[in-house]
Amino acid sequence: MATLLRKAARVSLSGSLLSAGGRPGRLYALSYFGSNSRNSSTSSKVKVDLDNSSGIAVVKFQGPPVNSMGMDFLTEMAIGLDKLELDKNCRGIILTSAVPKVFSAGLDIMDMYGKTLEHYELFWRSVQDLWLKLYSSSKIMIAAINGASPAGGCLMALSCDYRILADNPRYKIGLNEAQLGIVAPFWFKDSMVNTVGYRIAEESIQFGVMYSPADALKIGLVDQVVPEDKVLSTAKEKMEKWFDIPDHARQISKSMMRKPTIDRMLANRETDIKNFVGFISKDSIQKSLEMYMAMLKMKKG
Ligand SMILES: CCCCCCCCCCCCC/C=C/C(=O)SCCNC(=O)CCNC(=O)[C@H](O)C(C)(C)COP(=O)(O)OP(=O)(O)OC[C@H]1O[C@@H](n2cnc3c(N)ncnc32)[C@H](O)[C@@H]1OP(=O)(O)O
Repeated sequence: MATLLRKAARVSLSGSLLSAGGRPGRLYALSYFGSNSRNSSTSSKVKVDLDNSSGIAVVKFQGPPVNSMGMDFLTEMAIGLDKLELDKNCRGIILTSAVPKVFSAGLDIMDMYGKTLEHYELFWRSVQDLWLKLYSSSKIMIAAINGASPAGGCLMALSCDYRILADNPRYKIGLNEAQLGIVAPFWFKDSMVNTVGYRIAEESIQFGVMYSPADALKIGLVDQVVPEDKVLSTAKEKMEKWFDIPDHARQISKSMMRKPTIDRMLANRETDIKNFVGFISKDSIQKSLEMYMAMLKMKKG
């Protein structure tokens, strides 16, 4: 019976929760990998490795020095996720990093500094787009966080269904935007609230707190802290447990939980872009970003 259910589940719902939630899903004309037992695709910033026999895809960020989310990263991630979303052999996705000590440094500050208004608009739409794909994915998403994970890096982890963080006190995680003099947008905030609850999110976002693994576990920002060399294997073991649940039941449940947050973003998407462009192009905000970048460089020297 369990096997039958699993088989039925494999061929059931396809497409992201955006379509499961009653909105027309987008169709992408993408060629697909083939029918080998392992399918890999590597672009410059992201490597996707789907093991057809296990149904697990590992998406590795490989944009040194810090996996910052610039236009290339955003585009490559979006294409990789679209392909996986359409692939019935893929049941779960693990996000992790190939860059030592950093999961992702978040949005590329250079895409928010000294650029045109058109660039800011395109950039922000791409950031929204990636979040929508991650947050609304019908697949099981697990973050295997093997390094520092500030701001947009934390957002990618928050968009997953389960988070495993390496036990290294240097690997801090959190929405630190306020410390840069910028503001976590409402959908970053919603993702945090949905994970840790209102009171903790309220304090966390205002102070821009970066949490150590022990503290992140305590507040529920991550679900497990494991030795660094066990992060990926633990994510794979955990995925097998999620696979015990029939896909259709899990997907509908996920959609039910996430739809209000996704709908809020879709309803406010254009206003959010306007707010971002207006905010980021202010002289005072540009100055804050300039000082922050200088501070990062000074820290090195
Ligand atoms: C009506 C309502 C109005 C409201 C409107 C709201 C609108 C919205 C406002 C804007 C919202 C923006 C949301 C932003 C989200 C973000 O993600 S911002 C990015 C935040 N990220 C960070 O703060 C991380 C900064 N980096 C670090 O802390 C460290 O680099 C690290 C990740 C911990 C790694 O440390 P280490 O290994 O020591 O590397 P470094 O030496 O520090 O860095 C190496 C080089 O990389 C550069 N770099 C680092 N981070 C970034 C980055 N995010 N973008 C671009 N570049 C980055 C760093 O400067 C070094 O460069 P070089 O010196 O040239 O080598």
